Parts: sequence; structure tokens; C-alpha cells
Amino acid sequence: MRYAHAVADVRAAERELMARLPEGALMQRAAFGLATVAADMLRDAGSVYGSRVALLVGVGDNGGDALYAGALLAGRGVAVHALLADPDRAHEGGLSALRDAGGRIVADAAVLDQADLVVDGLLGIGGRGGLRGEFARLAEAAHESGAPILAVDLPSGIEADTGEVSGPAVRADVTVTFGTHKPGLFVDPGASHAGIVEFVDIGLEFPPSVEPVLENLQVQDVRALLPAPGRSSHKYSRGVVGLAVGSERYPGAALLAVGAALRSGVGAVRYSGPVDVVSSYPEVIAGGGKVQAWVVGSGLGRDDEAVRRLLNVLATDVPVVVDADGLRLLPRKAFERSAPTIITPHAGEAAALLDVTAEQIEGQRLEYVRRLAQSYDATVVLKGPLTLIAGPQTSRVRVNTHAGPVLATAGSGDVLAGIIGGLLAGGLSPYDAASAGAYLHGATGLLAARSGPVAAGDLVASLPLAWHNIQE
Ligand SMILES: NC(=O)C1=CN([C@@H]2O[C@H](COP(=O)(O)OP(=O)(O)OC[C@H]3O[C@@H](n4cnc5c(N)ncnc54)[C@H](O)[C@@H]3O)[C@@H](O)[C@H]2O)[C@@H](O)CC1
Ligand SMILES: Nc1ncnc2c1ncn2[C@@H]1O[C@H](COP(=O)(O)OP(=O)(O)O)[C@@H](O)[C@H]1O
Ligand SMILES: [K+]
Repeated sequence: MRYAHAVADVRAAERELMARLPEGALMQRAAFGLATVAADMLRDAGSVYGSRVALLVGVGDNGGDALYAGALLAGRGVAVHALLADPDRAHEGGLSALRDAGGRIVADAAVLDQADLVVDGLLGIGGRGGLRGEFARLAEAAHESGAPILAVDLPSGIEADTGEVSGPAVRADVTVTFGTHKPGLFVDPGASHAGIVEFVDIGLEFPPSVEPVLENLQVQDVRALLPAPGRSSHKYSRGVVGLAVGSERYPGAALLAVGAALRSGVGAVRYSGPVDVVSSYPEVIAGGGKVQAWVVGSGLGRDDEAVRRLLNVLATDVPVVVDADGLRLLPRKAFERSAPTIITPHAGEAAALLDVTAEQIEGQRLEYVRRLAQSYDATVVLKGPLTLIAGPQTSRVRVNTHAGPVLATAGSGDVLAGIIGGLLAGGLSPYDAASAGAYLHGATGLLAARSGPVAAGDLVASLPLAWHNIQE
């Protein structure tokens, strides 16, 4: 598991660690890690010795990290130039170290045009709001130079605790983050500014009483969650999932969701609805019957018949995944259920559920995924390039990073709903089914994309191998 912690908790952990270490030791650890990544980038682009690096230096310790890393690079024969956003307030120790190592402090931003790499040390976890004044001008000039940008701790201008971006911000190619991930590196739009995130361990420790803001499942976490049939398993003990999806107008949604559910580890799949799924999937049991979880909504349409099918499923006492049209039809009172509910909105559906705009959702994803979980008393899968998962009972949010833009294809959401339904029926908790489901769905996309452009049916076809790869 990877974790992201709140700034206040990072500060407390830093204080605790600094009290036990010689002065400046933590910053040296950070700078060493930063310089190592910078040198790797320079080597990959040609060579470290003889290359040119420009530092953007703010007024806090983030700039200090950049200056000390610049000193280390200068010691390896790199021509290092530092541009100071506010010369009177730049980190003094860092400035002396850079000068002593042969680096130069300059005022002319033209050095950016010759730079092989720009290091963004404008703002770290002390930043508030978008970049202002000289900070914004330096970032703009760095973007215009076209040089690769390496951000220190997080891209300057993004909110560390939320990933919100309220003004000008750096767009980095790589971000080196220290001690723990910051929530803003996992939540869009901030995360989309970070590029590849490299983690540098500086020895920070968080006591068990400190809750991380975010959890990011790794392959071993998903492996531990996926149900595995035992020697004496039978089809009913493995779980039966029912799907009330698809309609005469949207038959494809039923085929995709059912196809995915069949390959999500369950013992049997029941289908309730007008679509002929049995011709394509003879394994499916047509009609109702006892199930351990339902999926409803994908391709349901929005007519009276759709409402009837939705309400029938919501009236059951088993966990339910509500997707797509189901979300559009959802009367709030329907959520007074005895069993858990999972809802799987994208930003547009989330906006309709909360009566706000999709832009508001996209701008404050962490805030809104939590709000949805609270107001609908449901586990929420807020879909997008980085899907967030929130539960009604926990303040911890999970984020899925194991995905790619190939998933942005019609019918992809139907596949996700089928996978999550299958995992629920297989016995996972709603929170685990939603997060492992998002990972598995992402894995099908990454796998299918190796053979070229991907249709949602290819995600279904890739599911067995994606599952197998996770289990290896
Ligand atoms: N505290 C520690 O022990 C360590 C901190 N480290 C580094 O220190 C950073 C945090 O340093 P600081 O707390 O000094 O904070 P910053 O370096 O983020 O600087 C914050 C200051 O910038 C100004 N500012 C804030 N928002 C602004 C905006 N939008 N536009 C222009 N100016 C703005 C304010 O004067 C504020 O005090 C971390 O991100 C990390 O890079 C690392 O060296 C590891 C150890
Ligand atoms: N750029 C992207 N990168 C990664 N995943 C994406 C991206 N865009 C969309 N997705 C994922 O693809 C799926 C699309 O679902 P949805 O919007 O319901 O599509 P549809 O209604 O066509 O099935 C979601 O799981 C979402 O998280
Ligand atoms: K930064």
C-alpha cells in the first residue's frame, strides 16, 4: 500500500524526526534524493557532466532543497544557475552551498532557454493558492523554454492536501516527493501536473494514530483481496451475482457487464432483463433467483420500466452496485437500504447527484467524493483518469493509479460495474470490491492496450489474464 498524508501530519512527523537528527540532516537527505533523480534524467538525455540545470528558487525550504541539490550537481560538473523569486528571502544555507560548489545566482531568466533541466523549487507543502507575482513569471518562463521540469516535493502551485489548482501552477515531467506522498499528487487536477512521481524516503514515520488521507493499492494489496476458490468450493459458495442491466435500446451494456461479471471470480451469473445474453454467454442463468450482490443501471434507459427494475433491485437486502442510468434515476429515499450500496459516477453523474456542475466536481474531487459517500450513505467510485473510492464509514479515500486513457472508450464503465458486482458477490466488502475492481479494470486496459487500440469488449477478453498476472 502507498499512503498520502496531510500536510499537518507531515509537519508533525518532520518535527519529531528533526529533534533526533543533527540540524539540516533532513534537508540533506531530501537534496541528495533530488540530485540523484536529476542526474538520472540528465544521463538519460545525454550526460550529467557538462549539462546545464536551472533552479527556480522560492522563499522556503522547498527552495532550500533545490539549492542544496544544485550544489551536489555542480560538484558533478553540471553548470547550475539559480533564479530567485525573492532574493532577500531565499534559503541562506542553500545559497552559500550552491556558490561554494561553483553554481551561480543569476537574475536573467534567459538561462532557462539553454537549460537541459529545470528544477522547480518555488513552493512545497507551504504553498497556498496559485503562483503569484515573480513565482508565476518564473514558472511561465520555464514552461516556455520547453526544458524538462523536475518538481521538488510537489509541482509548485498545486494544493498539497487536496490536489486543487486555483491559479497558475507548474506542470512537471517528474516530481520527487519526500517522506510520504502528498494527497495532491494522487488527486486531479494536481496529480496531472506532477508527471512521474518518484518517492524519496527521508525516514519519516507516522504513528498508527495518524490516518493517511489516501491509500493507493499496489499489486500485492489487490492480490490479497481477490477471492481464490478452495478445494471444496462450489458454484454457490463462490458467490452469485445478478445483473439488471441493458435494455432493448442498449443491449450492448448487458453483454459487456455480464461478460465482465462472468470473469470476476464468481460461481454463477444471473441476468434479469430483456436482452438475449444467453446466445453470447450460455453460462448465464436468465431470470431472477438468489444472489449475493446485484448490479443495476448500466444501459438501463430512463423510462418507467427502467425505474421499476431499479427499484426492484434497490428493495433487496444484498449489496448493490448502481451505475450509469441507475444514477440518473436515483431517488434519494431509495438509499434507505439495509444492505450496502456502491455508486459508480463519472464527474457528470456525480454533478447531477449533488446538484452542482461537473466543473465543480472536477476541481474538487476529494471533497466531492467524500460528500457523495456521506449524503448517499454509499461507497462511491468517482471515475476518471485517477478514480477515487470513498466509503460512508471511513474518512480514508482510496485512489486507483493502475489505469490508462485506453479505458476512455464506450462501454468501459459497464465492464467496471460487472467486475465490482462480481467481487462483491465473491465476498469482498464494498470498499475492497470497489478499489480492487478499479485496479482490475485498469489492468485489463493496460494489458489490452499492448495489442493496439482497445474496445470495451477487449477489456472483458483481457480480464482472465489480468487477474492471472495479479495473482502471480
Ligand atoms: N520541514 C522539513 O524538515 C523538510 C522540508 N522539506 C522541504 O520543505 C518544503 C516546505 O518548506 P516551507 O515550509 O518552507 O514551505 P515552502 O518552501 O513551500 O514555502 C512557503 C512560503 O512561500 C510563500 N508562498 C506560499 N504560497 C505562495 C504562492 N501561492 N505564491 C507565492 N509565494 C507563496 C509563503 O511565504 C510561504 O511561507 C517541503 O515541501 C520540502 O520541499 C525537505 O527539505 C524535507 C525536510
Ligand atoms: N483518461 C483516462 N485514464 C484512465 N481511465 C479513464 C480515463 N478516462 C476514463 N477512464 C475510466 O474509464 C471508465 C469510463 O467509464 P464511463 O465514463 O462510465 O464510460 P461508459 O459510460 O462509456 O462505459 C471509468 O472507469 C474511468 O475511470
Ligand atoms: K516545488
